[in-house]
Amino acid sequence: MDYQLTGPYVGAIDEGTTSARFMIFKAGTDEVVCFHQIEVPSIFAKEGWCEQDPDVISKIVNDCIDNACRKLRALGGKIEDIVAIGITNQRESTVIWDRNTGKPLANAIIWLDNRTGSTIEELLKTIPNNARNINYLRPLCGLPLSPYFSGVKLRWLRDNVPTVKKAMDDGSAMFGTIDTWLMYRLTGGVKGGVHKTDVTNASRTMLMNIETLQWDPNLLKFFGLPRTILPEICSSAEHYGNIAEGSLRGIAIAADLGDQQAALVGQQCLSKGQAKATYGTGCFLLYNTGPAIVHSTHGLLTTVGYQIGRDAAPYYALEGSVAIAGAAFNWLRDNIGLIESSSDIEPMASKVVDSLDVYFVPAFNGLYAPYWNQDARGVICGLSEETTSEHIVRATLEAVCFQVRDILDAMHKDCKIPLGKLMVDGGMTVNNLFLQLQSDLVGIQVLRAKIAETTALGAALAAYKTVNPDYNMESQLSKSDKRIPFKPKVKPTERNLRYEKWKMAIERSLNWETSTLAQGERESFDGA
Ligand SMILES: Nc1ncnc2c1ncn2[C@@H]1O[C@H](COP(=O)(O)OP(=O)(O)O)[C@@H](O)[C@H]1O
Ligand SMILES: O=P(O)(O)OC[C@H](O)CO
Repeated sequence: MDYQLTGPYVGAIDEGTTSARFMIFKAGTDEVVCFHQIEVPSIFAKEGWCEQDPDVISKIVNDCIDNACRKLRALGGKIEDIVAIGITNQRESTVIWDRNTGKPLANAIIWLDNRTGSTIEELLKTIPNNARNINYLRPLCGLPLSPYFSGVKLRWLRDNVPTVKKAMDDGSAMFGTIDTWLMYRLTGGVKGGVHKTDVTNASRTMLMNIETLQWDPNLLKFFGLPRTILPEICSSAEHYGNIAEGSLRGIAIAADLGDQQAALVGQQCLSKGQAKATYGTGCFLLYNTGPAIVHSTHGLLTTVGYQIGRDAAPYYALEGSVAIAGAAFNWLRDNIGLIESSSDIEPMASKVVDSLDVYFVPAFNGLYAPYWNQDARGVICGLSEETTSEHIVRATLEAVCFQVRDILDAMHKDCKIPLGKLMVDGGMTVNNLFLQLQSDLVGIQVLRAKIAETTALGAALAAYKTVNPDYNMESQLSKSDKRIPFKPKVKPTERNLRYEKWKMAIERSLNWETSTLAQGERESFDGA
């Protein structure tokens, strides 16, 4: 009998840093019916800057939707059988636009962007008793003061872009993370588009109180930002509005989660004590702490994991964030020319049995968890005459593995219980050698998700739960869940020796920006 394609379906927009995609799932399952994916260009105007054009992001998302819908029709499916869509997105990236025109006032400042060092310096000076403590706001928002988060980016825009300052002052500016921007555009933009976000995205701005889940006047005062720019904070699964035009016209937007939190849901880490790592542009390890807020004393972030429905309890997570994971390979491809495409990575790294003692710390824009050192910069240590490009590619894979070990060690210290296994997903996890190295270098089992697109899946499951409240997100998937395990093969002594060397490489990368020659010394060195 021929396979008969029948609905209902649920769609998910996954707007990542490197690429955007629209995926159509069989409702309530992890069965992908079809999808379309397009790379998103980043703009690197100055050293440390990373921007994207919000109009280009919107257009790419619309193109992904149109193409995926065309594929659904070609398969014999009907668009009207899509019961809802969810949105999941790169977090923290900051968009500011004009409420009168609906047009962006500046390019989106992407989460990786490191331009706000001097903004942080100025903000640190305002902390009482000259304490200069990056953890000053942690009790309120769960986050350290870092260029990573939206509040700091917004303050930079206010200080440096006169049109933004004017619009903030006269009440015409609207702020959003990428979910909010997309939702505004999809629901009509200047013609009635909604201005909303969810608790997971809001928890990355440094402006939301982690306990009340509302914008906090003290945080707004600290950053010198007006309340009028902010969207309404909603739960992660509810009806936010309907799509105004295009292929999905009339369909409800029924879920909104930051991409790492969506992956937590998609990986079915829905109970306290479960954890997952997603390896895309960056790498993000989230540990579900249940309804309890756990404040880290070892450099992790306290963040909202998800809130599935207005009346549901929020679940929290401890997060270890690594800024540069897969992005290091984009750099090897685009800047250094060591690889031509990501399909070269595994074959090249497999040509050598080890990295020949080469260690690469890809701290291009500082180091995130657990170091929070914005002045760190990248280093490659241990080069010798025998080093080949294959060793460097392998060392790049190991760099991601060691950064995850840094985070697992911090999590162990915060939560006391060591993780027995790690659920993994994301673009890098197609690489088998990488997952074996990850297991070897952390000494625990690594389990690859059945489908790589767990981020989109999480958003789709949450959207289906909104339109079908009786749906049990947990039980439906477990039956078909076959994870492929990678088990550690190296001895603990070797693992620990190599980790010590990694720590030596980290030492060399920390504070690089501030430890260079002072201005006067530089001038005399240059002969000025
Ligand atoms: N085989 C591979 N080995 C290692 N890294 C890979 C491989 N394939 C893709 N990547 C990396 O994965 C990243 C893309 O993953 P993805 O999950 O799509 O990212 P994002 O969600 O951030 O857009 C890229 O940075 C790319 O370099
Ligand atoms: O684009 P990704 O998948 O690396 O995710 C980016 C994160 O959301 C940034 O916090």
